[in-house]
Amino acid sequence: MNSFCDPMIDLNDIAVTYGAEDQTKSALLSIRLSIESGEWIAIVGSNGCGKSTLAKVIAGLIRPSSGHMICHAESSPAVQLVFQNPETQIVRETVYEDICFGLENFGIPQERIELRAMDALRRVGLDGRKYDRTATLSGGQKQLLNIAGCLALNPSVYVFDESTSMLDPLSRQSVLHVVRELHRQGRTIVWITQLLDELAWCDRVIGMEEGTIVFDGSKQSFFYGDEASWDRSAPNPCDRLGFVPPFTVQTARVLLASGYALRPLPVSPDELSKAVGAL
Ligand SMILES: Nc1ncnc2c1ncn2[C@@H]1O[C@H](COP(=O)(O)OP(=O)(O)OP(=O)(O)O)[C@@H](O)[C@H]1O
Repeated sequence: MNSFCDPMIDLNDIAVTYGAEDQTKSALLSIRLSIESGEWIAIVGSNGCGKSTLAKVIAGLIRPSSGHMICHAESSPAVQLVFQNPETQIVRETVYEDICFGLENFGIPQERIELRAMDALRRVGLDGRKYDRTATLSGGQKQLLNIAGCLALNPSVYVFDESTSMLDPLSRQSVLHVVRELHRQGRTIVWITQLLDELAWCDRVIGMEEGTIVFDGSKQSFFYGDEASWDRSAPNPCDRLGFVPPFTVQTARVLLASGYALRPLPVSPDELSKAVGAL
């Protein structure tokens, strides 16, 4: 795991309860989590375990029922959220109007809007579509436009709530490429996903179950369990949470069980190839 040392977000005993009186539903129970500046954390867990609620708390869209969050970001806005459905955040007729919407809402002076809008569109590869109607964009392009809308506001923290789950593989790659670039530039990334091959790029995995954090550690310990006591029969957090690991991890587990001492424990195909090459 990379080491980070500047706190960006601290969640202290966060609980969220939906509804009122006898119709309540606890979505988060006493969540404690520190996210460091520049860190890419991935949040995984089955449907209904509270991931989206946590994303909305971090983005300031939901007030916790109890507990508090401290955000150390100096930027304003501090956090921007990209939703699962690319349609959700598109509000205007054309690409350029849509990206200007957020900038206008945040009171960016008119003379700076065009520069920031075009810079953001260029960074996601949509500058050539400036005058196009948003309805003519593909799902992947719409999600890139949503990300551009966030980029234009230059937040310190980006929260992606299953933002690639409705996209085809190529569009997913385009979005991931932009997010990896943001991470390289030092932005903090909170990446919610059910697609475990996307964990290859994160620094740390948070596993959730029934409104609580049940795992907080490296992707290697998420997939393989405690490295010191690697044992195929021992349950690992990935299997315990009911996920099927990516094919790369499945292959590596078979090799490890057959006595091949792959190190470091691979998560991506690249890492598997290097670990096999080093045997
Ligand atoms: N607005 C709401 N009113 C009442 N209950 C809600 C509301 N939003 C979410 N819930 C409930 O809170 C729990 C957590 O939901 P949440 O959407 O945060 O989970 P999730 O892990 O993101 O699920 P998914 O993977 O299906 O998106 C679920 O039981 C859900 O039904």
